Amino acid sequence: MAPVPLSPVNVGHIDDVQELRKAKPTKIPERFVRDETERPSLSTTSLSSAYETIPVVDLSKLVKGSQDEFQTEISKLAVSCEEWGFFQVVNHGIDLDLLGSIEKVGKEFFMLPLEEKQKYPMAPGTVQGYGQAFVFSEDQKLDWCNMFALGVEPHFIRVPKLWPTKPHKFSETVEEYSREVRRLCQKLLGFIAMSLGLNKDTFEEMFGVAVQAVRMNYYPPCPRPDLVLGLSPHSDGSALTVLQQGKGSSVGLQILKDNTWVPVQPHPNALVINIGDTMEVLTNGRYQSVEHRAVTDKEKDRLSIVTFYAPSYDIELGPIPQLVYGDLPCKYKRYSHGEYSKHYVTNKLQGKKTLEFAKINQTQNSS
Ligand SMILES: O=C(O)CCC(=O)C(=O)O
Ligand SMILES: [Fe+2]
Repeated sequence: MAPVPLSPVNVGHIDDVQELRKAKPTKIPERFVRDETERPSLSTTSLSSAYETIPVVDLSKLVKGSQDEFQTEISKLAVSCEEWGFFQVVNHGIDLDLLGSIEKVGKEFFMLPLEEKQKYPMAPGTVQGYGQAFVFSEDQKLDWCNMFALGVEPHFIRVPKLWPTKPHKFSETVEEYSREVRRLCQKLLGFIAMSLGLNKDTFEEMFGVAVQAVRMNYYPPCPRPDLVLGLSPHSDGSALTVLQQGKGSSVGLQILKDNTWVPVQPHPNALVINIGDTMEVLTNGRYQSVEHRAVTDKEKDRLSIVTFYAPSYDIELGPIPQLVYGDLPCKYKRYSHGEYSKHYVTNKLQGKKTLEFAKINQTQNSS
C-alpha cells in the first residue's frame, strides 16, 4: 500500500453494494454484470470437494513437534507452497477470541450507516479507506464488494484520519490483531525459508521493517451470483497474505488450480495463507503466487479480513542467489517493493498480469 499520488482518475459513479442491495433492484446494474467468459460458471468450478481441498498445516508441529512431526509438517509446507501456493494453518497461536473480536468489529463497521463509513473515503486511485479499490476507468466492471483498508506498519504508511472512531474498539482491535498476525507471518517466513533449505532468518533479514496492511472485504448477498464476481481474479502483491474468513459465512474464495476454480472450504479456526508475487520473485519462481477470486452467494453475506505482509518499501530485492542455480536462469529482476507496490495499486486486478513488471525476458536473458 504505497502512498500513491492523487491523480485525476475518472471512475464514474460507483454504487455502494450494500446500499444497492437494500434498494432491491430487479436487475443487476450493468457495471456489475461480467462478460460471459468471466462469470463464475459451474463448468470451470470444481465441485469435487473430496480431493480438491487445499492442504492444512499444523504450526504447532513446526514450533514444538517431535523431530518426526517437524519433518512431516515441513514437507507438507513445501508441497503446499510449491503445488498450491495456498494452505490453511491451524494451531497458529493466535487467540481464537481475538479472531472473534476482529470479525465482530469488522462486521459492525460494515453495518454502520453509509454516512458514517463515508467519513473514511477511499479516494479514487488510492487503496486506503472505505470504498472500492483498483477502479481506474468509467467502463471498468465493478466487484460485488465493499472494502475497508488501512496501512498498519511501518507507522508512516498510516493515514490517521482513516482510522475509525466507530465502532468502539475497532482501531484498538485492528492494532492488537495486526501485532499477532505480524508475529505469525514472521514465524511462517522462518519455516518457509527452512522448507527451501535456507537459513531460518533469510526473509526477516532481507525485509527490513516489513510493510503490513489490512483489508476487510464485505460481500453482501447477491440476487444473481451467477452474473457477478465478489472480487476480480488476481494474485497478491505481498510476500505472504493471511486471510481470515468470517465464521458461518458462505464459501467465497476460489483459487485457480490446473485451470479449474477450486473453492476453499473454510476450516474451523484456521487462517488461510497464500504466497504473494514478492515470494515468487524471491524464490525465483519456485513458490509461485496463485490467481484467486471471490464469488458471492444468493442468501448469505461474507466478510474476509486480509493481511498483506511485504518487505520494506526501500530495500532493493531480487531472486535469492541460492535459488538461481544450474541451468535455471534468473527469471525476475531486482527492484524495491515500493516500486512494485506503486505499480500494483495503480493497475486494475487482472489475474497475474501485474507480475509481468518483474519478469526478465528469457530470450534476452540467455543471449
Ligand atoms: O475474500 C476473499 O476470500 C479474497 C480476498 C482477497 O483475495 C484479497 O483481499 O486479496
Ligand atoms: Fe487476494
